[in-house]
Amino acid sequence: MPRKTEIKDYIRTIVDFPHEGIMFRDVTTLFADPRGFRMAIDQLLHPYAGVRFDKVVGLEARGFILGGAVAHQLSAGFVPIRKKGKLPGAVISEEYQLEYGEAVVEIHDDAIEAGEKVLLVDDLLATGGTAEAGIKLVERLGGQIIGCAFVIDLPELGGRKRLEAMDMDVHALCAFEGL
Ligand SMILES: O=P(O)(O)OC[C@H]1O[C@H](OP(=O)(O)OP(=O)(O)O)[C@H](O)[C@@H]1O
Ligand SMILES: Nc1ncnc2[nH]cnc12
Repeated sequence: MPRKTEIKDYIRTIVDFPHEGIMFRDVTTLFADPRGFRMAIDQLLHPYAGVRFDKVVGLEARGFILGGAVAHQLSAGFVPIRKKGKLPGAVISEEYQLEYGEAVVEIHDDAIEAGEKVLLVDDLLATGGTAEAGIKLVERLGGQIIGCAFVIDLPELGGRKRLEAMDMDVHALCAFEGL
């Protein structure tokens, strides 16, 4: 095995998971490697040197792992966006489209104050449906999204273009061609 030098070298691809025809980009191998995980957190933070954030918002589930470490480095608070029915307090919700059907994500309605500066973090940007729903939740609470940071972009699925059309600043550490 050649020495791993880039983020992409740490990401494992599982063919036909969870469905036939999907190349699943598995970040657990990146997270499990001490050098890889540190590199990912450092690179997610890189464009935001000197920027002050109030909150990091992480998208369930792998966005929690990245977002927690990023929030610690930024001395910011961490706020989870969860799938419907998981958060215990009062929430606001957004529906979004999945490949088949719909899903709902939620945020506590007091998790972000109006005017707070927010960094949105997730492991992977595909269609952008999840991130768009997360952005809408933060903006409904009056938060100001300064950036959206991902480890992986799947450009063929159009998520980056979708978020950029919403005037979002999108930062991804690597891209994979193919679904
Ligand atoms: O850009 P999109 O097309 O919305 O897809 C990206 C989302 O899909 C994956 O999460 P998934 O919905 O599989 O949930 P999980 O992390 O809880 O497994 C990934 O971690 C992103 O959150
Ligand atoms: N190819 C893929 N790998 C991992 N997570 C995904 N979410 C959507 N598409 C994915």
